[in-house]
Amino acid sequence: MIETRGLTKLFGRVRAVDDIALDVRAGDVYGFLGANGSGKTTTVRMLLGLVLPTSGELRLFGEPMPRAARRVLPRVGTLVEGPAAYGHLPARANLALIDAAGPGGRAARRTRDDRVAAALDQVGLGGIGRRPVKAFSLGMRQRLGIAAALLRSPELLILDEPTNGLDPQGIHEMRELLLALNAAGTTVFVSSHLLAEIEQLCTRVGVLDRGRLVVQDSLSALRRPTGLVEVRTAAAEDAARDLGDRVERRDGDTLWVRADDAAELNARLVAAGVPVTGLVVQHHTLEEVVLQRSGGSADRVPARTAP
Ligand SMILES: Nc1ncnc2c1ncn2[C@@H]1O[C@H](COP(=O)(O)OP(=O)(O)OP(=O)(O)O)[C@@H](O)[C@H]1O
Repeated sequence: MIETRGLTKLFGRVRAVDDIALDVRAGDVYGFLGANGSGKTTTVRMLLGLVLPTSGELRLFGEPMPRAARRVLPRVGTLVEGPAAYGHLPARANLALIDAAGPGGRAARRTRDDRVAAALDQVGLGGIGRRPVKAFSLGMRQRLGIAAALLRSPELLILDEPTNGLDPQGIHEMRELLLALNAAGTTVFVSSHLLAEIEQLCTRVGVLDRGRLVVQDSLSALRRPTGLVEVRTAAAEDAARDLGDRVERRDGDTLWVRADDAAELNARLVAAGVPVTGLVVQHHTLEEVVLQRSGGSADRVPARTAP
C-alpha cells in the first residue's frame, strides 16, 4: 500500500526525514511512532504529495507519487494536522461541502446525501442533527474529520496523530473506530507519539528517531518472548529448590524462571508436587524495544554545559 525507498527531506541543514524505507501492507494497522520533531508529519505530508521529497522514491498502491497523485489520492482518506470545518455549519453541511469538492460530477451529487449520512453513521455522529460544529467537543471534531476521510470509502487511511488532544474516552472511541474500519478491509496508517496507543491498536510498527526509521516489524515479532516465565505458587520455596539456577528472580509467591517451553515447566513443577496457580510467558514490551533502538526526544534541547 505504501512503499518508500531512500525517502529523504531536508529543510536547510535539518534532516527532517533521513533515508527511510516504509513498507505498509494491505490489511495492516500500521503505527508510525516517533517523538515530537522526529519527522512524522513531514513523512505523512510527503506521502500525500503535500511536500516534495529532497530525494528518494515513494509509491502508493504501487504507483509513483506525486506523479500519480490524481489517480491515487481518491483512494486515500486523510486526516492531517486537525480537521478543518466551518464552525457555523452543522456536520452534514460541512461533509456535503467537502464531498462536493471531490471528483465525481453529477453522479456524485445524486448520491451525496447517502454518502454523508453513511460516513456520519460510521463515526457515531449519525444522530447529531443541526448543531453547528463550533459546539462540538474536540473528540466530535476529530470524528468529523475521520468521517470526511471516509466519504469516498478509501482503501487506505493516512492519519496524523488522530488522537491528539482527545480525552481517554475519545481515544478509546477512536481506537474502536479504526479497528472496525480495518476489520471491514481498510488499511490504516496512523502516526502517534504515544507508545501505549500504538501498542493497543497496531499490527505493524515503524519507529522514527530523528528522521531515521530505527524499527519496522510486526508487533508480535517486536514483543517476542523474553525467555522468562512468571510462576505463581504458594510453594515457592519448593519450586525454587526444584528448579535451582533456572530461577532468575523471586518475590514472595512469584518466581521468574528461565524456560523456552511453559508447558514443560508446568508439567515438571506439578510432577514435583508444586501447586501452580499462575503461569505467564514474559514478552518484551514495545517500550523496551523503542528505548533500546532510539536516542532521546528529537526536540529536547540539552542545557549548555560549562566549558
Ligand atoms: N517547513 C519546515 N521548515 C523547516 N523545518 C521544518 C519544517 N517542517 C518541519 N521542520 C523540522 O523538521 C523536523 C521534523 O518535524 P515534523 O513536524 O515532521 O516532526 P513530527 O515528528 O511530526 O513532530 P510533532 O509530533 O511535534 O508534530 C523538526 O526538526 C522540524 O523543526
